Amino acid sequence: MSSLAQDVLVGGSIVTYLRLGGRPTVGLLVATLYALYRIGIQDSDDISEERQDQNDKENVKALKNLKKSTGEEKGQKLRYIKVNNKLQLVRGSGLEEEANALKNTVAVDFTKSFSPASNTSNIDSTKASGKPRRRKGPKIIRKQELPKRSPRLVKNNTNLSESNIFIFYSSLTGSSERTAKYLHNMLSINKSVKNESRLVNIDDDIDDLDEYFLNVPRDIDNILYVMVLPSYETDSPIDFFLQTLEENANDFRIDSYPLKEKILGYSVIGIGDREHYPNKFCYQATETDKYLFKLGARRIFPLGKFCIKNDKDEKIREWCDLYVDSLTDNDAMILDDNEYFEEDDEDYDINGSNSESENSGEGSTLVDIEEMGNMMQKSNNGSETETEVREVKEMVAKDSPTYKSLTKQGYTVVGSHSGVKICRWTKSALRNRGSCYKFAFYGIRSHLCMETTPSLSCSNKCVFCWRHGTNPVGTNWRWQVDGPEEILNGAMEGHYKKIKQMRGVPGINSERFQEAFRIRHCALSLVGEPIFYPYINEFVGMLHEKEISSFLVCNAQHPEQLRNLKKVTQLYVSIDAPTKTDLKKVDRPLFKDFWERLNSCLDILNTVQSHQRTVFRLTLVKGFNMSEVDKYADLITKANPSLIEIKGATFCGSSSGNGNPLTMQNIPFYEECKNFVIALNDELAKRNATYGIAAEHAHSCCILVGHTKYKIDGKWHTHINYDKFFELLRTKGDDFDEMDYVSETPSWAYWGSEEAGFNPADVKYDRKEEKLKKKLAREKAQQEATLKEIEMNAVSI
Ligand SMILES: Cc1cc2nc3c(=O)[nH]c(=O)nc-3n(C[C@H](O)[C@H](O)[C@H](O)COP(=O)(O)O)c2cc1C
Ligand code: SF4
Repeated sequence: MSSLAQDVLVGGSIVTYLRLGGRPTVGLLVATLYALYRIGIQDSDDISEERQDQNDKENVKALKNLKKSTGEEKGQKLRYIKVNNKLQLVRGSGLEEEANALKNTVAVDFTKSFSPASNTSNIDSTKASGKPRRRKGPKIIRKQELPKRSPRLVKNNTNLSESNIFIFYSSLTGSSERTAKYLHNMLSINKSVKNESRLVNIDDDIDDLDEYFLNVPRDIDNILYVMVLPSYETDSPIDFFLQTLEENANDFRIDSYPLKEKILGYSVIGIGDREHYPNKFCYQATETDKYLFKLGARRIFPLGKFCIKNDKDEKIREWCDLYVDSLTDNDAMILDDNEYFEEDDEDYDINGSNSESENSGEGSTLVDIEEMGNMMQKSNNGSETETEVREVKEMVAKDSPTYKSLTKQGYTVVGSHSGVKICRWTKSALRNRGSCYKFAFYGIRSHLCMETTPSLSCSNKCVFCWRHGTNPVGTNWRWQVDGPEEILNGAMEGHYKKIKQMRGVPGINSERFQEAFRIRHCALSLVGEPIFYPYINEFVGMLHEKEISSFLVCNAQHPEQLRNLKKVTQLYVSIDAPTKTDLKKVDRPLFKDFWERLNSCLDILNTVQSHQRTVFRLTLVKGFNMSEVDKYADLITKANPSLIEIKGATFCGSSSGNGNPLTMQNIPFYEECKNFVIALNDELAKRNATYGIAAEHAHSCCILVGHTKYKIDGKWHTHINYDKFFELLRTKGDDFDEMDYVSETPSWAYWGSEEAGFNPADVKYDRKEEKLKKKLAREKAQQEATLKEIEMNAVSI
């Protein structure tokens, strides 16, 4: 704008303002500016370099304003670059952004938007058969919607077994084709699968990929996709396929999630070669999985990646079998949303709406009423009539608030007094993100571990208990008793159901997912007091019959039951405080003679149960039980346990409602736990008790002290040889010793090791960092969407 025009505009504005007021002035200004702008466009060919520079300055000003209005001052860089002698708004500063800007220029210019993108030139867009693919038609442009995905647990409304399955494959040397055909065959012979699946060769049978991966075949309902894809680091037809998915996923003109609700779900099988391409193993299948998710489709089964060299066909078959199996199972499942899973990892509710139908306990067998204590009075004629049986209450009745509270917290209540819940480490291990400290200390693989209890009731109300005071309490068994078989079957069913629900969660390792359907360990520790259950020995016996190891935790309040306990793989006793006064404060026991009971239990460990592999568990709570280390040492020498686990308490929230008095101030730092352990070790040494600090799992704030008999030839042997344990049970009954089934501790678990107990084979996952990354990505996406909308609006003006 010339200085004369500026003067006229300023003068005119002042006069208008004085005579007519603010609004007409603004109107005049806008109209004048617009007129000048139009003139500028018409004359643009004649604009001199000087005037162009002047325009650029104006644009830079506008850019600054835009930055402010979009709140991007501190975020990405916004700038203009020249494209065809016109300024374009771009983000970023590098060449890549510049290239993208050029692409974006095409994108907003609809007349050119259907020319092939420049970077596709090296991609072969002909089909493998040599026929050209149909060129892409105009894409449907809708108003950009910002992602509003609320993660939730969904119950399939449609029976997946009635779906229409498309098995897409691409294959150069035949292995993926064979796999696709195998799956096709498996689906055909399964009577529960109603419709014949369709085999589609992506390279030969599809003219326009958008017909399937942007739109979907019309007149076909309930579609499921299975992709069977090899990976080639060299050029291959899969490049074009991936290119299409990528473009569709990133093309802002396309509806945000074009496949959402158009198909029921998808799954991907990758075939590759891990040996020769370790860093690119099945990378194209992984990309496909990612893009289908970005396109809004729901992953209904974990990505399977199979090595053509090392994985036997058996693994592929297992995947296919489980897949087919999952089609006939309509359990609620978790929608694949990372945010949800990671934020609420600790205590999210995977039980959700279907908990009502789970483990209804119908058909519960009342196996014995003798154990039910004084509540059960036999009738005069000595027979057990139905009326009497009904008089005995259920510990957790289905219509009780306790039941609702427990199921809401993610427990499956089994029968009337047992529970199962998938622990966060099991979920973590299924995603390759590390196992719990028991993997480092004893070799328990978390994805093979079931956490359960046959008694939800407990005789303590410990301050650090994460059940939030929701479970029943009592000093004697006064409820109905469910049979051990029923409990075990119910618990396993509940556990597997929850594993299945994980199938849509991103990052699930398919191999581990498959393995998880064979429980190998049982942690009897969930809530309540397992040893309280009258048939605990029978229950443990059944676990062992199935070659499931048993880790039983008890609270040292039931000496009789402890005395009568038969062989378990590892027997824990929780020692929550070293003195009577502190124990009362920490455990809030119901028994009046709680201290005597604890001491009896210690004696039993050192006598009757000395053949067991015994563990003291200390949970450290600052301000409650971290002083008087010497007193702990006294208790340890009394019981002579094999191992001592010392763990910092975890904060599980406090609320006045549940009477939990802990705050974050009570949670010790790892350094404080370490100092405690060093002091304890010194105290033990003073008493000539032969212990040493064996292992640590810094991530869980947990340290293991071991009896030096576990240090064989200078090496710790705190791991368990599980096969040997079961073999001994078979051959010797209960007649063997704790040292008969030890195994060497890996060096990465050693106290003071660099890995500090983190298995190097797992992927370290920094939840906070990941969350931050995701937040930034989300903000970036939102900013981009806003900017695109601004740009589009500007073009349409
Ligand atoms: C040239 C070439 C490149 C390959 N690149 C990869 C690769 O990057 N990642 C991978 O996991 N496998 C790679 N493979 C292995 C193939 O994916 C594997 O052989 C697969 O079974 C081929 O599937 P198909 O028989 O269905 O074509 C490559 C194989 C060849 C011959
Ligand atoms: S041992 Fe406990 S924490 Fe570890 S996986 Fe099993 S249930 Fe989870």
